[in-house]
Amino acid sequence: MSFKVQPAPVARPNRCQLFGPATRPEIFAKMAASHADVVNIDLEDSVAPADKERGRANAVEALGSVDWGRKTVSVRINGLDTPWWYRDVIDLIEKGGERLDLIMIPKVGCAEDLYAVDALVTAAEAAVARKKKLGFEVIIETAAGFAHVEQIAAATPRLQAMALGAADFAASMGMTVTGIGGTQENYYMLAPNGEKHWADPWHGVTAAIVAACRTHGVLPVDGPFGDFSDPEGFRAQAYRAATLGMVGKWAIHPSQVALANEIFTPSTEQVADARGILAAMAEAEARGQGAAVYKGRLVDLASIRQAQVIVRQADMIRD
Ligand SMILES: CC(=O)SCCNC(=O)CCNC(=O)[C@H](O)C(C)(C)COP(=O)(O)OP(=O)(O)OC[C@H]1O[C@@H](n2cnc3c(N)ncnc32)[C@H](O)[C@@H]1OP(=O)(O)O
Ligand SMILES: O=CC(=O)O
Ligand SMILES: [Mg+2]
Repeated sequence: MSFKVQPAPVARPNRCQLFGPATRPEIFAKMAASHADVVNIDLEDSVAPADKERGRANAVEALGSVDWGRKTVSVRINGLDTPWWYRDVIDLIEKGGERLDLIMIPKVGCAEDLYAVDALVTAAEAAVARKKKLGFEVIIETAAGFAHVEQIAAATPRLQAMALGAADFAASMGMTVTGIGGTQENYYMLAPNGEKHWADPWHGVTAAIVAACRTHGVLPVDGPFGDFSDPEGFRAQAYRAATLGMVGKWAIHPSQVALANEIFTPSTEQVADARGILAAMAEAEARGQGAAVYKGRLVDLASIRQAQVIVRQADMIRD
């Protein structure tokens, strides 16, 4: 390990984030009743420009009137290149009360973007003597966000989570795809026997987000999978993200919530295996050994750290 210790991210479940447009207040209670760990009321891209003020007023109203239970409640504000974002922040803090946990900042391109939002949030919180400090989540969904991902992850202690926004990311990068996440028709390797092997066009940015997040104690999250009529496609994308170290995924339709929860909750077998590794290593340590055999394979001190990832996730969800 480096002399600089990897900080732990905030300890709360973030397996599924359910989104809903702020212009559909009839779904807020359904979002609150869902099994998502986090709910995101959206003021940004699912709200048409002419409806921004109505959406903002709905979000403010819902923060006070809906029983959100123990969920983490987040509102996605508009981007910093729009005329709406500052009023989003001000109204959420001045009129939204204390229930709001996070604001999500889309299309972040550099650390200074977060510096600017932090300054406004800090002043607004002080003005209303807000008791709870707002947390931030960001979306990496532009070429600049990808290029500056590490400085963004380090930008402010308010930052709790960072998600990949596949739709805007594809547009910003000039990718010739229209699907939101998942396998893309023309992204494959051709095997010598002529078979197509599908590859993952989101792999590079996903790994970059995970590395930046893990370096700076931020939760890495996979963003939307647009085709909600394709649960197997969602599942495959979510498994890839989980395998690379992400802790959860967005749901843009209620049917995706159970899928995300299933994939980002360690299975009974995984947890039993992880506990078995820890027990085998404890026995090895008692014998004065740093390596042991568990179910026919080598386990050593690194295996303890791997097993602890799974056990910690399971414990956090159970609590
Ligand atoms: C690329 C990005 O930026 S993604 C993030 C921004 N996008 C969003 O927030 C979009 C979120 N999703 C939605 O707006 C909607 O789910 C849509 C438009 C995709 C589909 O909406 P609908 O046509 O109403 O879906 P559908 O008819 O299948 O809904 C089934 C039920 O789920 C409810 N429902 C639909 N969406 C949601 C939701 N996001 N949260 C909770 N409940 C919902 C419906 O009200 C309906 O309830 P009912 O059975 O009591 O009548
Ligand atoms: O905001 C999300 C995206 O995919 O774009
Ligand atoms: Mg986007």
